[in-house]
Amino acid sequence: MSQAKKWEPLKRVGIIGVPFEKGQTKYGVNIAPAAMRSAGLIEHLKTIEGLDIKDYGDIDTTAADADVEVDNMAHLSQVSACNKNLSERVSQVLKDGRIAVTIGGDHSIGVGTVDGHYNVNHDMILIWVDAHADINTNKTSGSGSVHGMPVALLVKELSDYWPYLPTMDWQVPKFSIKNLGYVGLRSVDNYERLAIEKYNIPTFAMEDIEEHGIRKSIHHILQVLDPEMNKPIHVSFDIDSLDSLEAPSTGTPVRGGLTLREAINLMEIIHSTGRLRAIDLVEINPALGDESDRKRTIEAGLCVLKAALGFSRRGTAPRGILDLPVQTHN
Ligand SMILES: NC(=[NH2+])NCCC[C@H](N)C(=O)O
Ligand SMILES: [Mn+2]
Ligand SMILES: [Mn+2]
Repeated sequence: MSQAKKWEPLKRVGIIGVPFEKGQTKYGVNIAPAAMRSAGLIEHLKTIEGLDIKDYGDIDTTAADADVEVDNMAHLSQVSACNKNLSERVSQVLKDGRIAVTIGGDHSIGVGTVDGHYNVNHDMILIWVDAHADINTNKTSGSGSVHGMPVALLVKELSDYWPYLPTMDWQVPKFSIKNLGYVGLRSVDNYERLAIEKYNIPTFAMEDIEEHGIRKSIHHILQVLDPEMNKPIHVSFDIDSLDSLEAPSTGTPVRGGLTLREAINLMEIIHSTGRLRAIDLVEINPALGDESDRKRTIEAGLCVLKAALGFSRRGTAPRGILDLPVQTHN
């Protein structure tokens, strides 16, 4: 029998906006926090019974330093400055006893959220929900965009594969790749696959989800990463994990992804563990596509967040009422 203590979902959350786009090349991902707020982010979360929401506002994403030159790595000093501020803010939210809910921005901001979470909870596990593995280094990346590199920056096992990175001294990779799992992959670069196989990262790519279903897939990852079921969970959710029909307004869309129902179910399962401590929602780009694309993508993001924070599709009626025996006629 497991000694796991019974966890109750935290009812307190802290919202952080990160209007940052320098980890990739397309305009617009920086306006997502404002777009989510004006689409009623806070009001939507307030429909979750008993949820105490505090908005910590937006991170200052402007860098003081001039950009530094690192081969095949664009805008490093801006990425670094934004993530340093973000890391501190995430730590503060967690120390305030709240779940850190970070709205990006592109996925390079995963460096700050995970760093800030790790500094408070050294035993955290990380679920990276994405079409992409985001585990390139500047030597393996085909794009030079840092949003394809955050996982490689974070994990200590890959630190030897990086050159010295000016302005990044604040971020010492301490998180172990053994505490990472992937869901939703379907666009993995050659060296990324090599890393996944070398470190045997529990990975449920789309074909694995076809085989096992989303429920068994996430349960399996949670079981492998934390058999005692005692560790704080960080979910870094890239909206492009969803099929591009569900979430078209994103910079690197890939067809054949998760349905919104699968993503909601994934989040409901993670919520039910009571151990969710941080969630990132990244790569929504309201400037891409038409009005209906934009609306659909933002709505999908809201649904995912609500599921993670305890919204029930069943409604709020006490379970007992739903369990009443069905009337029979004879
Ligand atoms: N966070 C993302 N959407 N990342 C896309 C990464 C795409 C590609 N693998 C690259 O390294 O550039
Ligand atoms: Mn992605
Ligand atoms: Mn990503």
